[in-house]
Amino acid sequence: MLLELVLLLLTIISLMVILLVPLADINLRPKTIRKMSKLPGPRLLPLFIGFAYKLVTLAETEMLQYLTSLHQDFPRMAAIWIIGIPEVLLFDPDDLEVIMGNIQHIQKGLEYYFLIPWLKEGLLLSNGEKWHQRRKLLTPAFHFKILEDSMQSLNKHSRLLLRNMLNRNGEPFFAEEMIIPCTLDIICETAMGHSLNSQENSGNTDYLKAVKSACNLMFRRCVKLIYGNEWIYACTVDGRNFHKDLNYLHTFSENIIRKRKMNYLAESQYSAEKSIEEENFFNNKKKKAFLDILIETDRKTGNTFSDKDIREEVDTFMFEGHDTTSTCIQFALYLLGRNPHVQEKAYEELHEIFGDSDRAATNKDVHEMHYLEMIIKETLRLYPSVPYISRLLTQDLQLKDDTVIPKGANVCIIPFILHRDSKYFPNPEVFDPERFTVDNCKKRHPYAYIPFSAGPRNCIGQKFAMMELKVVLSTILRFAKIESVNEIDDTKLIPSALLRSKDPIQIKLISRD
Ligand code: HEM
Repeated sequence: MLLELVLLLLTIISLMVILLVPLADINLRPKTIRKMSKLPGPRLLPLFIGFAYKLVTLAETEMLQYLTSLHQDFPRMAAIWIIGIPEVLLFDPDDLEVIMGNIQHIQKGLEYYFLIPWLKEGLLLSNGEKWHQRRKLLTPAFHFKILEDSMQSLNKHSRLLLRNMLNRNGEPFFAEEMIIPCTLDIICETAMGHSLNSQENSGNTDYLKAVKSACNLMFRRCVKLIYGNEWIYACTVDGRNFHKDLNYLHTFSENIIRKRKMNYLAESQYSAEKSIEEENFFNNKKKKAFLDILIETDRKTGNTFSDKDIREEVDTFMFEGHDTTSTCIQFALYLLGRNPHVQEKAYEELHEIFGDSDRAATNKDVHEMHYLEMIIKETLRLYPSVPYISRLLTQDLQLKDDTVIPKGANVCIIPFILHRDSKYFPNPEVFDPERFTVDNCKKRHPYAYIPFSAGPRNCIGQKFAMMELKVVLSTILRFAKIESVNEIDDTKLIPSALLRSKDPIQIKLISRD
């Protein structure tokens, strides 16, 4: 009976292998197997199956606990096989420094596969020379002078969010329902120069719906192994809906790009006499969206970007730039609601900056929000919006000692686990913004805290994200008290492309008037 069960299991798993894993990703070369066998790791089913049975049998909420237990058993690294793919989980900041700090190891891992249909080869997913070129061209778009231009938009949308939250008159609400429209409005205005107005309900709610639906379908796809196969996925209701959403989203971006390009050309013709060639981005009074900067860069560099290239980048910023910040705002509000003494200290800092005035936040104010910044950093420590990062090795990785991780291995870095390592963060489960005083940060390993990743492939939008988080959170804290309604159980967190809580966060807002 037992033998039959084992055979049945093996047959099911073999079928899965055939259906799920593109042959190109399987790496069973003797050299790889030999090098992998020297690395520490759990004893799992034979290597062709390896960790796959865990992926199938564990509930999505059990994944982080299982990975945490691997870290406890193998504090430095755990080498595993997933249906023929070598995978190495790295936990030690010294090792992370070697891989993340090295420009040779920037190839994205296999987990990013599901994002390709949406983001194509935008900055997040591109590799090699294409990534180098794009990163260089896009970096000026995140210059602080350009970011300062976004303050007006950040203030406007934060105020609308506050108004909507206060309109609930102290009744509980799901934080996500209010915050996603806000962060989406912000990124749409700053990335595309287009006002969605989804917070006011007068705008394009179809776009909001399509983004939400595409994100949810993608997250579901990450945790349903069988959906990994393109053919199978295309035949499912999820696959068809995903395709429909992407069509809508791509067409939406294309239309905006076309209009912005026409406007840009018309304007540049008009100001040609004013020697536009000498015009400097930063001296120009007109506010520029990231999209305008791409169009301008394209013109100045002799058509480096096709419309398709521009769309990839705009879609990438739209995706990376709204759900990451929304996740962080939700968890920050939750933690503030549960820690009234921290909330009060943040309020006092803001009162010192603004006094009793209800004026909008300026760039200077944002720089003075030191304690709020510590709260945001501590939130991203406990609940990093991006819970794991991975790299596919295109060459052997030699660590500081003699350890070698073989070419072809998928290396997985898990900020969620790293940030809860008691060696670097004593009492890791406790929310304590003081961990992020300047002195405390100096004492810590630079790769022990990496919510925005680290090294050359870090988050290009992190300064913008911090600005946005500060403006949104300070606007709420200045005018309202936050109460958390439910308790988030850390054992119910889901590590999909972004960190999710199975039980959505519910809060209440009480006006300070
Ligand atoms: C709390 C907010 C945010 C967090 C925690 C965050 C985190 C990250 C992380 C961990 C990565 C590296 C991913 C990887 O290597 O797989 C990344 C990359 C990236 N992020 Fe962010 N991000 C945030 C906000 C933003 C915003 C607001 C934007 C755009 C406006 C943005 C744009 C990007 C882009 C384009 C990349 C790819 C960079 C590259 O590969 O060169 N992010 N982000």
